[in-house]
Amino acid sequence: MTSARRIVVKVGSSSLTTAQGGLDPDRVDVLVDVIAAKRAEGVEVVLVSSGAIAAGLAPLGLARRPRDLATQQAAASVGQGLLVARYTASFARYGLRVGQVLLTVDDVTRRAHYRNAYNTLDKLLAMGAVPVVNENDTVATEEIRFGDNDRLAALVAHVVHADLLVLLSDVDGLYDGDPAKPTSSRVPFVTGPADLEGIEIGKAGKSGVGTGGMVTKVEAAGIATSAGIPVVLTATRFASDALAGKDTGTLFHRTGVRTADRLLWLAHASTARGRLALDPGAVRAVVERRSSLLPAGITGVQGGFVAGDPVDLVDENGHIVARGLVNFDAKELPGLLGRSTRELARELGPAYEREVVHRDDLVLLRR
Ligand SMILES: Nc1ncnc2c1ncn2[C@@H]1O[C@H](COP(=O)(O)OP(=O)(O)O)[C@@H](O)[C@H]1O
Ligand SMILES: N[C@@H](CCC(=O)OP(=O)(O)O)C(=O)O
Repeated sequence: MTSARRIVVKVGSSSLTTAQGGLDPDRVDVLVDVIAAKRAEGVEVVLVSSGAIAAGLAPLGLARRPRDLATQQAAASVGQGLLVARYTASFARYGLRVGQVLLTVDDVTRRAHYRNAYNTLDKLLAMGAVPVVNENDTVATEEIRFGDNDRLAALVAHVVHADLLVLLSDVDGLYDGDPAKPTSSRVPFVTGPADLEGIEIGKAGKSGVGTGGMVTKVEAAGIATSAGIPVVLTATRFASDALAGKDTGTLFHRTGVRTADRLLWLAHASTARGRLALDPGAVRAVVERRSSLLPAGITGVQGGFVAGDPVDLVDENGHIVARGLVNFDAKELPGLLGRSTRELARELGPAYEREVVHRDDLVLLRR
């Protein structure tokens, strides 16, 4: 914890707002104090901050978080400006600049965007600024939203090669039951999925401004730790103690090593735009031999995807075995199925010799 040189800190809406709703400038300042102290030690910090929707409620005369997407987006649009203005003023107390970075799912699912996000964040850090990341709520539609910043933060931690992810919330860690009950106690560390067995992982609490609750935090911890990044989950008021290595919150130990950049997002962040049904030979080729998927082994196509989109590969029972980036539009594929690439190249031209999904663009899914 104390040796981390580049960290991603994610803060939830519930830690930034007042009981009446609306941004709480004092709570923002307390968080900024902690981050500025880290920066003074030479640690690079990327802040993933929720709170745009919550911050936009009161200015738009809304009493509570709206259910429909358009009103949420309107609130986020008003609130994001206020949120970043608040961070800008607060970091300025320490002479630090803030850089707003709004990301959509595509920014960590498309290869060129992923690199672009890395370059921007890395440059901001190199120039001494504090990147403040949020989901680009105003342009994201239902099907291309992350919806929760916990998973976004885990992916950002991977994008920037962070060596620690800190998830700050209104609760001081993962509890083995409802944290509001006196019988529940804090889980100090999680070394792997087995430690989560029997734990009641619930939705967001009564504050009403958070979204994912503990479910998305544990998911985010799974994404980061499987990619070699340890995670601390604690209350915002204990952020300073946690970063000083004190026993507060829940520490999720790393369970894996860093994977190839592009594959992590493919497994965790992408929404499949369609399905390709594979015959048993193609399943074996893809799963056991890690081969590319060729038209000959595909028996069916579903969805309206275009070349470059993520698609699920399913076996003859409809179970998803892998996810990959497809090289053809959905409407091109039916005419190619079951045929060899050589035959297709002879008949239709060399462009049709390509794999339907290249092995480098495939990730196996265990479900
Ligand atoms: N097992 C659990 N341990 C801790 N908190 C839990 C658990 N199950 C559900 N929760 C709830 O999750 C809430 C945190 O999620 P959320 O409100 O989405 O936070 P944030 O806005 O900080 O992202 C806690 O306030 C708590 O009520
Ligand atoms: N992007 C949304 C936040 C979504 C979200 O994950 O919220 P939270 O559960 O409070 O971290 C916003 O800024 O309001």
